[in-house]
Amino acid sequence: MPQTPVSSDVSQPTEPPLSGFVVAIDGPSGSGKSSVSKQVARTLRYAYLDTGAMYRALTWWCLEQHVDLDDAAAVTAAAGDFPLEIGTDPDAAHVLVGGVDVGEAIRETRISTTVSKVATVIPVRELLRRLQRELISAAAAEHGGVVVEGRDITTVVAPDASVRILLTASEQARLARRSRELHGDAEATSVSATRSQIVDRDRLDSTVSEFTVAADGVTTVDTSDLDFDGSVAAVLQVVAAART
Ligand SMILES: Nc1ncnc2c1ncn2[C@@H]1O[C@H](COP(=O)(O)OP(=O)(O)O)[C@@H](O)[C@H]1O
Ligand SMILES: Nc1ccn([C@H]2C[C@H](O)[C@@H](COP(=O)(O)OP(=O)(O)O)O2)c(=O)n1
Repeated sequence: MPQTPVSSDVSQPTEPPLSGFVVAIDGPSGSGKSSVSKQVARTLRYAYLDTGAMYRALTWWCLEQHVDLDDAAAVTAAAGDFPLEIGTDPDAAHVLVGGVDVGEAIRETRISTTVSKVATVIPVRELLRRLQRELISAAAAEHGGVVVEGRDITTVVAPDASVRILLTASEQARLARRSRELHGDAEATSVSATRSQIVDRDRLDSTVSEFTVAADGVTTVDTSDLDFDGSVAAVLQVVAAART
């Protein structure tokens, strides 16, 4: 896995352009980014990259290494020595850290409630941005295209993507979806318990990324009143329009 040193030198020569067809999708928690992006990738036979999983895996690695998540320098050092291996097959996504399969562990509440501490460390974001661009280019070259989702893909990681989409949904819809996902039938009574995993985390994350308002050239797809299939169709429509 490529490791890149952290640098604050913004006057470096420009990096290579992305290769292949890249669909960049950003949005807040519960908007449907992961599930919709994965299905869009399957439909188009493209690769799929979940950048949120990378931040989650780094958080797992920090906890594993007993790194104090409030110590930005220590978190940055851990990011510079991050043995990540992430797959880009939408049907067989795998996330390994130091050879350990962390696919399930990174979805645990202890990660969901602490990942923003890692994701708001600016040098960490620069490290992961570079790694993500390498992964995007490699996956797009191999599969002809890639769908990549996160919070800063349309604006920072891949502003040169072929298609850029902001996937949104009302706070109420996002809370209900995540609550249903986490608590099944107890959905109606668990919305308040889910709120901190959604609203509070988005508030913290939005201090380093803009994912509530579409940047210039980014198409907004509001899924508040769409079901899952309708959301996938809406995204595919934007992609099709960009290819004609
Ligand atoms: N348009 C939709 N309508 C209803 N449920 C949806 C829709 N899009 C996604 N979901 C469901 O909502 C939950 C959260 O979606 P997810 O893709 O994890 O969102 P995100 O990656 O943006 O946090 C999942 O259980 C997913 O199946
Ligand atoms: N490109 C990205 C992707 C995710 N993040 C952060 C924001 C989130 O708190 C975590 C986890 O992202 P993830 O997409 O898995 O979050 P959700 O549970 O789908 O809301 O990582 C980020 O800062 N930049």
